[in-house]
Amino acid sequence: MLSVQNLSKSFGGVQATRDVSIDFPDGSLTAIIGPNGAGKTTFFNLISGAIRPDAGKVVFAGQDIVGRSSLEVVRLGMARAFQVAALFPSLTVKDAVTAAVTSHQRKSWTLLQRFPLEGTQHRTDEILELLGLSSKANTLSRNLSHGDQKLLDIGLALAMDPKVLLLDEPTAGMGPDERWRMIGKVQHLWEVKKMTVLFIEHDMDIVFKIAQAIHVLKYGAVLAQGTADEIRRNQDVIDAYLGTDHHLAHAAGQE
Ligand SMILES: Nc1ncnc2c1ncn2[C@@H]1O[C@H](COP(=O)(O)OP(=O)(O)OP(=O)(O)O)[C@@H](O)[C@H]1O
Repeated sequence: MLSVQNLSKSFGGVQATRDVSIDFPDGSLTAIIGPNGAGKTTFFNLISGAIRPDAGKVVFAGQDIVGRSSLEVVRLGMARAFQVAALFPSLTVKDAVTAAVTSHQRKSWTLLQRFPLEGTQHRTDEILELLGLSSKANTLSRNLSHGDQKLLDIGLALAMDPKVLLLDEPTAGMGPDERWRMIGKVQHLWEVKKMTVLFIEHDMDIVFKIAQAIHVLKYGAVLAQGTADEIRRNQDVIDAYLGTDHHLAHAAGQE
């Protein structure tokens, strides 16, 4: 279980995270939502070791990981999908994932490119299959669609063999069809890999449709937490979203 306890972080006068405590049970699929500037990305930065909290604990794999480097956190089993596929434009999808698998296994990428190990290939193929990228294995990263680049970003995180996966707005910048395709893939890999997935998402239709638990942040603090049904009827949440463009009222009428 990943457990965040009394986490706080300020940047100068801005308190981005205020005394946040949340438990993420093993194998859960959880959405972190909240208006712009609510502190969602800061929350991910804190739990993944990218920045250090002013106070509080992040208990993962039975230990408080505050103060551990991002790399150590990854080694413990928490990975985050970054927008990195674009950094390897001339690698094919398969080579990019192979490189990530290899680096996680601390083997030499250059050597393996010539003499790939069976285990590495198998793992790479499994990741591509899981994300529906097998048919694009030999496509150069730079020629992928925006959605497929984001899938490759997730693939590079999966190469770290995580128990917990953090996705910061996996559907950002996508049209409606592509969004549902992406979120279908996220749900599929969560079901197949049985890992703990935390995702930040602005699209309430998506959140209400797939998240088992939803935590709403506002001004850095937890405003509400619960199931889709509980959150869509929560007056504090409705108030927090009034006047924003997130169409909570519209999404609340769905399903
Ligand atoms: N490195 C930083 N230095 C100063 N202020 C920061 C820093 N990072 C975040 N903040 C501030 O902390 C607050 C929370 O920001 P954060 O990016 O975590 O919110 P968010 O919920 O992810 O927003 P969005 O939905 O717009 O992505 C904001 O007021 C932001 O300006």
